[in-house]
Amino acid sequence: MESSPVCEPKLVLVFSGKRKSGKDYVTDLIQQRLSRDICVILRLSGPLKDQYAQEHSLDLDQLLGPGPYKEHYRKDMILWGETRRQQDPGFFCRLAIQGAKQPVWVISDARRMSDVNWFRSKFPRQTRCVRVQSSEATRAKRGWRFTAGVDDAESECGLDSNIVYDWTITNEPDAPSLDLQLQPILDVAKEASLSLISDITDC
Ligand SMILES: Nc1ncnc2c1ncn2[C@@H]1O[C@H](COP(=O)(O)OP(=O)(O)OP(=O)(O)O)[C@@H](O)[C@H]1O
Ligand SMILES: C[C@@](O)(CCOP(=O)(O)O)CC(=O)O
Repeated sequence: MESSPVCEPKLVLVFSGKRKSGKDYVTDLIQQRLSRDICVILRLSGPLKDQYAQEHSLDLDQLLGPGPYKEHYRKDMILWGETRRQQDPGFFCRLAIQGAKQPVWVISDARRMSDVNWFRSKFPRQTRCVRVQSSEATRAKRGWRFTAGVDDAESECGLDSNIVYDWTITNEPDAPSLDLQLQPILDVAKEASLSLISDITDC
């Protein structure tokens, strides 16, 4: 399958981070600061969960939410998704970007080098990588418990090393405020979304 997006983005922010590091929280904040007209959040796990829920008659809303429901199915969802990715590493990336029209794309949940490589190869000039980092103690307060087969597997560790991040956000109560840490990213996003001179295809 090879489908191209309707519009080329001006900036693609690819976020990764461990479970309960706050990827959704941080990327939601970015969207709030930029507005929904400028920034869209795209989840690679969105089409995965959608298809998995249908095949297993599960509650999609709960799989998409932050609660314990999805944790019950996580290990099996990972294996299910990996089978698809082995056949086609860009499978969920392509589905996730379908119909995205905003100039700034925030990919909230990259987990594997193949995800990063896919965006880097499709959008080499626009792609930037961002890591969200939290201590295990903070993640535990948000509901994280170590799970063998999940926290020691590629889904959680695939982007721990061998990647240079453009920005790292420390999502801890005693860290500088998220607004302060996100300012350089927001500045780049605002500049990219406003840029009139562009050598890429506009909508
Ligand atoms: N800075 C913060 N202040 C307050 N609550 C936070 C903060 N960061 C994260 N949380 C809360 O912690 C929980 C986990 O955060 P979130 O869902 O964003 O993590 P995640 O990295 O997307 O996790 P997962 O990979 O499991 O989806 C959520 O309930 C979220 O509201
Ligand atoms: C199955 C999986 O997509 C679940 C992701 O869920 P979440 O981003 O933690 O809400 C993880 C994976 O693809 O390895």
